[in-house]
Amino acid sequence: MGPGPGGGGAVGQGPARAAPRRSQPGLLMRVLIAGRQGQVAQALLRRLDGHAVTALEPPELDLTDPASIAAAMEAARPELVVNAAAYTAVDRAEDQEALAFAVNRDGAAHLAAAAAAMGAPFVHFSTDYVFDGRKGAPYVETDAPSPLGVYGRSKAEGEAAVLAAHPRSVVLRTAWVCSADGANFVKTMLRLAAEREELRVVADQHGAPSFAADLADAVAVMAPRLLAAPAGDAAFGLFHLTGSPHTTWHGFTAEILAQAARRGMRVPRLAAIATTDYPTRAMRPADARLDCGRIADIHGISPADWRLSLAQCLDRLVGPAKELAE
Ligand SMILES: NC(=O)C1=CN([C@@H]2O[C@H](COP(=O)(O)OP(=O)(O)OC[C@H]3O[C@@H](n4cnc5c(N)ncnc54)[C@H](OP(=O)(O)O)[C@@H]3O)[C@@H](O)[C@H]2O)C=CC1
Ligand SMILES: Cc1cn([C@H]2C[C@H](O)[C@@H](COP(=O)(O)OP(=O)(O)O[C@H]3O[C@@H](C)C(=O)[C@@H](O)[C@H]3O)O2)c(=O)[nH]c1=O
Ligand SMILES: [Mg+2]
Repeated sequence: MGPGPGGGGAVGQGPARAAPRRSQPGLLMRVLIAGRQGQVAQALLRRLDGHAVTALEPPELDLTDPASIAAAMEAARPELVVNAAAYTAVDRAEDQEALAFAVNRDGAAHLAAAAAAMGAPFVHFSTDYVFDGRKGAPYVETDAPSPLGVYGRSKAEGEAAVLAAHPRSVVLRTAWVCSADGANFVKTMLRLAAEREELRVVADQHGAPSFAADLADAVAVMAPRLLAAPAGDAAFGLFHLTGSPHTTWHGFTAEILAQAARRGMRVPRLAAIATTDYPTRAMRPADARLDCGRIADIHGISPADWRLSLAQCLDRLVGPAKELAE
């Protein structure tokens, strides 16, 4: 776990102390979240309940509209800014390159610069899709991005732009984000499971699911230190964080179906297929497993077991498991 109230106490007279009307770390923070209905935004709203949180979406805060960013920052005067907004439609991005870059690169950079101007640390999210998946081992933060598609390229350039715009930024690179809110793979599989006799899912793309609630926990744990730490502190920079253990989309689906069945859902057969049997507009990395050692070393945050987080997600989406309910 990260340091408690007053953590990072060695900071002393660092620039963070100069910010106006700072609330006491660990007690109450003024937080501005870009994005409101998305998975991570919703999880953050839940996790930061009790703090002074403003979560905004277009038109109040549109990442493609710098004037809306300036107005939202001025109204909220946040001590911490979190960017939970993004263009996340992987296939559609291939045909909407300008919009994907306007949101994921330029919008993220504008928000980071606005946070820097206000003296507020900045948390941003990125993706395993910045990698081509050809390394053959889990990626570490020092591995160079080499995205296969427009979404991954826009996110890779967004990471770099954010870190260049604001030295007190954290970029959390995660993967396969799911939750009971918003659109995601779990919800797609539950919908298809109710409609079909058989699901066919790729078994040759490796990675790890990450539940939005676990990402929100990580932000909440890091926040007190980020508020206190000066530029150059190891608390800032690029960090990998996914769930554990590694699996494939097929393995993930098998667990979704097994847990859904335990909740009384009738589930279809599941077939393992190859990527070549499931053509998509954008290419996905075959093996974008992320090594999460750095965030454990520096922030004391370990990958959550996604199977437990999935169970909590399905409690909300399907209902309680029968063994427990009866
Ligand atoms: N989803 C995933 O599998 C993964 C996500 N990530 C990253 O995590 C972060 C959060 O993702 P997640 O919560 O899943 O994303 P969602 O797609 O659930 O939510 C993104 C939100 O951003 C909003 N948005 C889109 N364009 C703009 C804009 N111009 N200005 C303001 N808001 C906008 C969307 O609104 P609307 O729906 O109206 O467009 C939506 O509410 C993103 O940075 C994403 O790249 C990383 C790895 C995996
Ligand atoms: C629906 C479906 C998908 N698939 C495959 C397609 C793809 O290779 C894989 C994942 O499916 P999706 O297209 O839903 O997931 P995708 O949109 O690629 O998810 C990605 O979203 C972006 C935002 C990220 O940042 C990534 O980390 C990742 O989570 O599963 C099947 O094999 N069978 C199916 O029935
Ligand atoms: Mg998708």
